[in-house]
Amino acid sequence: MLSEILKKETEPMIEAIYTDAFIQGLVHGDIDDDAVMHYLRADALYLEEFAKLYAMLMSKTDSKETVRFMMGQMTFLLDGESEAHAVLARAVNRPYEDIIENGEWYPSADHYIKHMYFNACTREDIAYAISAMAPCPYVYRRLGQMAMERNTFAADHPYRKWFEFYANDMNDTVDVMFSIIDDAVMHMAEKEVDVLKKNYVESTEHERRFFNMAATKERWDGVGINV
Ligand SMILES: Cc1ncc(CO)c(N)n1
Repeated sequence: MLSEILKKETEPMIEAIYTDAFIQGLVHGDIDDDAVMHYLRADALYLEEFAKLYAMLMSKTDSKETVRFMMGQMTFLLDGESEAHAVLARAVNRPYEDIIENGEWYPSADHYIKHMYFNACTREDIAYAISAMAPCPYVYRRLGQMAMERNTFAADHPYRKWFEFYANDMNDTVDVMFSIIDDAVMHMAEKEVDVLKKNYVESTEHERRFFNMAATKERWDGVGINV
């Protein structure tokens, strides 16, 4: 199945994300507070757009089951994955609402969000957008699993609950997204399947860039802002 190929082919990329600065900073509990806050500012906006993408896709499917899934996801997302975000806000000891005020789509987040919107806007088959959205829960579940397998976190480790959340709470989302992709492949030509694959692999790289964006506190360089 395509989903099994996607998981296998992107595992080295997720391994690279795990060893990059942001996740290693969470594992060792020594990440810069500003990097965590940069991540939260970007991620709060990212999750809002993810919810809006589901709203767009709902109108493109005849499956009541898929609509129910998307409605459930929107509720979950509009709460901003509050549990995971609350762990990070607690770790930097700042009120969450204060942290995420004045966030913006920093360059790497902007590119990721627009990659998903491009597929949602230009394709009738929801599988194109879902293939660009599926790395979101899958990459985080793998990162959570890797962290829990490879480390023994003390009960009071500031980021243990972040890893636990993603290791345990993403199964339904991952399974439904991959089933949509695998079902779509049954009626697609090879060239169309290649687009699904490319969308998925690119979004896995967008996940890596998103974490690096936070680790480097990436911003627009300001050129042309005032034209
Ligand atoms: C950028 C990004 N990808 C995936 C997740 C997991 O939902 C998240 N919160 N943010």
